[in-house]
Parts: sequence; C-alpha cells; structure tokens
Amino acid sequence: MLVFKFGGASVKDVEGVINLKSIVQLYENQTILVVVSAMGKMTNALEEVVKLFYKKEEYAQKLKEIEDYHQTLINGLFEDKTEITASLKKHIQRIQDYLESVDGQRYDEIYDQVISNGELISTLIISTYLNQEGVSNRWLDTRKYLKTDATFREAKVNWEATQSSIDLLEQNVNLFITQGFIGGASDNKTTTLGREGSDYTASIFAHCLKAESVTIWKDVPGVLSADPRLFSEYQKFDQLSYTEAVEMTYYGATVIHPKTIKPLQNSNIPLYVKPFLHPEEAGTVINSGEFLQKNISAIIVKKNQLLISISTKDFSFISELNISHIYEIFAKLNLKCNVSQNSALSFTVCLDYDDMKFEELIKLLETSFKVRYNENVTLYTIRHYDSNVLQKILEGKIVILEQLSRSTAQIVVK
Ligand SMILES: Nc1ncnc2c1ncn2[C@@H]1O[C@H](COP(=O)(O)OP(=O)(O)O)[C@@H](O)[C@H]1O
Ligand SMILES: N[C@@H](CC(=O)OP(=O)(O)O)C(=O)O
Repeated sequence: MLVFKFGGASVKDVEGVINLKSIVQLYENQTILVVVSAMGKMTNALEEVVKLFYKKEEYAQKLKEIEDYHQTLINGLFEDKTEITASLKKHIQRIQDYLESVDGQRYDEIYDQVISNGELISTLIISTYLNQEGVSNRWLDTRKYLKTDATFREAKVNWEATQSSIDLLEQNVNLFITQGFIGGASDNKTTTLGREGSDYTASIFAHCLKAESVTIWKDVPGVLSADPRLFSEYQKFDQLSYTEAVEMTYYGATVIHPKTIKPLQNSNIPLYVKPFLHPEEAGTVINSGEFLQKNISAIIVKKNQLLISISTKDFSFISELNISHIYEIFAKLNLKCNVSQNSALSFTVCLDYDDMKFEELIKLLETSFKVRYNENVTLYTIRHYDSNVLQKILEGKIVILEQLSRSTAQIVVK
C-alpha cells in the first residue's frame, strides 16, 4: 500500500486535478490511498465565512464565491455536470442551514463543522472525476476511520479506535480517495487536526495500514533550505532524518505539518516530498538514515507573531509558579509558544497571532500580571546556522529577542 497526499496547491485548478490523475495512473499496479486537501485556498475562504458569521456580518457572498470556484472546476472537468453540481449545491446549502441553526457560542466547534466542507467537496469532485475517466476508485469518508476526541480545531487521534476502523477497510479496492485534515469524534461531530493537517492524516493512515511509503506531492522540488517565496537562494535537501524533519517542522517549516513525522518514525515508513509537476524526480526522502547535509543552513520564517512580555504587578520575581500559570492560559486558549525567555522580573514569549483569541489572552494575563506586547513581529529560526547566514538575514532589521543554541538560532525582529 502506498499513501499519497495532494495539498490544496496541487488541486487548485483543472490542470492540477488532471495532473493528479496522471500521477495516480503512473502507479496503476499498486494499491494507493490518496489523501486530498481542500482545493486552492478554500480553507481560508471557509474560515472567512465562519469569521463573518461570528461577527454577525453578511457571509452569503463569500459562500457564493466558494460555490463559484468549485463550479468553475466542475465545468472544466465534467462532461455531464448535473449530478456533481447538485452535490456541490447540497454541501453549500448544508453550510448555510447549519449556520442558521447554531447560536454562535462555540467558535471552535462551529469552525470545524464548516471548514471540513472544503475537503469533503474536493474529494467528491476528484473521486467522481477519476471514475468518469475510468480510474476506478472508492471515496472514503475519513470521519468513519480517523477517530478523534472532541478537541475542535486541534483534535487528538484516538489511535485504538482509528486502528480498528482502518482494519475494516475493504481489501479488494486498488484506489481510495479520502479527505485530509478532518476526523470524526465519537458523537459523529466533525473535528479538524489543526491547519495544514492533511499531511498528518496521510501519516496516520500509513501507520495504521503499515504502508510501504508516503508521498506528499508539492509545487516545489522537495524540502528546501528556505521558502522560495521569501528567499532567492536555497538548496534542496536530498535526504533528511526523521529528527531533522521534526525539528524543522516544529519551528514552522510549513512544507510538512509537524505532527506528520512521529507515526512514520514509529513504523519506520519513509516519507517522500516530490514535485507534482515532475513526478519522475527524486525529491526529498525523510527516513531513519543519518542527516548528512548539516552544512546547509535551513531558514524558517514565521510572520505575524505576537511578542508578549509579562511581569508581576508587585515587582516580585517571575517564579516557576507564575510561568506555569502563564502556560495554563496558553493551553486553555490552545496557543503555541514558539520561543520564550525569562529574566528576574519578566517572562517574554513569542506566539502565533490569532485575532480571535488575542483580546481574551490579554484579558486573562492582565488579571494576574503586567503585560506589554508587540504585534506583527517576525520570528526567524535558523537550523545549523553560521555567522554569515545570521548577518545576511538580519541586515537592516531591529532584533528584539535572540536565542542561540548549538544547532539553532531563533531571532524575533521588527
Ligand atoms: N522549507 C521549505 N521547502 C519547500 N517549500 C517550502 C518550505 N518552506 C515553505 N515552503 C512553501 O510551501 C509551499 C507549499 O505549501 P502549500 O502551499 O501549503 O502546499 P500544499 O497546499 O500542497 O500543502 C511551497 O510553495 C513553498 O513556498
Ligand atoms: N485544507 C487544510 C488542510 C491542509 O493540510 O491543507 P494543505 O495541504 O493545502 O496545506 C488547510 O488549509 O489547513
């Protein structure tokens, strides 16, 4: 069994979906489970719908844009569009009916019920299209297989239930098409695994199916030493160890979701990151081998960060007790701390900015502490750094926090 993952960028248009078909056809003698994300930027668009709904603003126009985007793809892919168009309309109608029926109190839960439609629609279109083209496949509702708890927007996998459900997968099917990113809680509610979580879905299925390998098909030649959208100079890694890949993704390299590696490492399954436009190329392999390209510095950039300095109200030391209380607040709001530093009187932390949680975070912290913050700062993480790389990156920037370990430099700049 092979597991493939196609992200939104790979199926953003008609050509992308046709290309997915030709990649799958290259492996026609194998059994494949294909995990697909929402098309293009549809998750962001659905996120907009939820935000508008929450702010009690008009969301119908945004929903119409989502419908039109999918309809354009359908028009380019199908000879007979009647049935698939009706299915699309049903999904859009379901979102509308759902939002009209909820009270707006439970943001994370509402978010997951709406956002998950991106993956449901994309797999429906792709599976139906492949069947039309004679590439026979079975559409799977991943929510029946990938079982999670009810932590909406960051669901935890129930491994036992997931394994037993996946064990029941039909044996005589050569091609499965299923959704990334989403899961099912025990009460039949839909959950999501965290943004960009489709890679993780692929690795969960691979682990439970004891797959031969996972391949993530990307719009880049493999894992690169820097995001090509931000840097003109970069190199491709031919191979990364599981450890190096975990470190890079943990610090924010968006090319792979950070949770992807563990299930693969645990079952020693190799992960290939390959270019979908050149499937014959080797890409990058992530495996148990030793990482030998430490001479290449990997640069990871996280924009839109919030840097908060927290101190006590009565000039007392920042104690372990204070820090644990601060972390409790982060955990309660499900916020990830990217770097932290403490001195006698203050604790400074850099977090991903979340506009829906910002006010509550500051309010909760201010009940016990004095709080100062900088919005919209950038965090650079450089693995295997040297002074030349640091100098090049920091030129002309104002450094507000710097932390260097033997292998990693983390720098927050304005
Ligand atoms: N270290 C890296 N190596 C390769 N690509 C990277 C890296 N860091 C960031 N990226 C960016 O990730 C993009 C692919 O991610 P994304 O657009 O989310 O794809 P998908 O929709 O397939 O998940 C690339 O186009 C590239 O700009
Ligand atoms: N569609 C989801 C899940 C995902 O993994 O997407 P992508 O593979 O396009 O990064 C998201 O955008 O968060």
